[in-house]
Amino acid sequence: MNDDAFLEVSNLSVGYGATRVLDGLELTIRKGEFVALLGASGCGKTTLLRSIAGFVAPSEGMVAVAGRDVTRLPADRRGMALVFQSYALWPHMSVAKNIGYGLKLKRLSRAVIDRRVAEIEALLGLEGLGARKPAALSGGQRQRVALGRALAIDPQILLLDEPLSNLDARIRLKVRHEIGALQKRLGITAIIVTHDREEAMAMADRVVIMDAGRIAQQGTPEEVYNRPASAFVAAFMGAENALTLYGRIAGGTLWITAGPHDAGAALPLGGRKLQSGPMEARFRAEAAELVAIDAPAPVAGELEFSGHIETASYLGGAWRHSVRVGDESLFADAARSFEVGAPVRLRIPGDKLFLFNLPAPERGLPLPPHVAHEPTERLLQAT
Ligand SMILES: Nc1ncnc2c1ncn2[C@@H]1O[C@H](COP(=O)(O)OP(=O)(O)OP(=O)(O)O)[C@@H](O)[C@H]1O
Repeated sequence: MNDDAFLEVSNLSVGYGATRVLDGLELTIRKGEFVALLGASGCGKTTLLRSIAGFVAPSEGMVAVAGRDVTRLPADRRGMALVFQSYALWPHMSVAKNIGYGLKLKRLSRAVIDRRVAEIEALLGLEGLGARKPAALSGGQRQRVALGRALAIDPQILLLDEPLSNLDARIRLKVRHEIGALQKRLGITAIIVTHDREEAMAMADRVVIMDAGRIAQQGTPEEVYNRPASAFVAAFMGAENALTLYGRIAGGTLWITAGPHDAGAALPLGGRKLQSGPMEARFRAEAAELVAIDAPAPVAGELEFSGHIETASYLGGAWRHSVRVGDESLFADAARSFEVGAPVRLRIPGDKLFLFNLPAPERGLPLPPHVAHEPTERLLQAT
């Protein structure tokens, strides 16, 4: 066992019938850590959470807690509690009975249950609501009762399956903060499943980004946001603008070859691990700058494209523009709005550009439009 590991998932494979959903997955979580499983719908987040909880049996691999193999243990003997997206409260039971439900199953005495329920109600700000039925609670209160029921049994690991998705946007922000603060206060190890990037980043110490049953990248919110390891992660973390560029590496500089709508650029290579050749470039709308077509030339280290405004919409704080650059539509934010149809330049500082090598093109296959002016032989030699 890894010294730091509290929850250890090794070589975990899970399938439903012939469909393999998780494929040799490895994940280690420290005691007291809050981890978010983030990914698109269907990538296997819930399956992983339910395998850890003991509700789904893996075809291969192991789940261990504090060095003990729990893979074959039933869910109620793993020291874990799962909060469901739907809350799954008993509608006919009061708040107090719902919170005490797990304790009753453990056959604890009435006095012990009452004391623990009162503690949990105080912890979650549910005092005075103990006699109410779930139907007489707000969404946020129901969510807290579900959380209370999970915490009442004093689990070692708290598992949260999209716990905020039934709440409206404003309450969501509040409850997100409450759960984060509570997790830190209790020092409990927790895993949350979400497809909301901001939620994952705001709540978790570590974000695990999943793609088709595998971990695409994991790291602190700052790492996965600012240093995405692949074009997939960059796109998932909001760098939705994509371009194909040709770059040549020489002496610590990345020379971007001029294209039909840009003059190329010389960018510091920084820590990027790139080879000369065609690249996928990704950037966020808020990383770009829009300037009038007659604005002075960009400073060194910026890449600039010319295009025209397709649409402009106010998002609050900034205007988001769709800019037509050749065959591509790119999004860029600006403090003011540009008129639809106006010719503009779209600038991206080199350090805001995420770049990933594309496979070298096969001889004879057409190159993407932005790099079509590079002879194929040169591309092949360079890579
Ligand atoms: N009980 C099941 N039987 C068959 N296939 C299933 C079952 N549960 C999930 N799947 C399939 O397994 C894949 C992963 O599902 P899972 O619920 O783990 O994804 P997810 O990332 O949590 O998605 P979402 O964000 O939509 O909840 C999906 O293709 C889904 O259709």
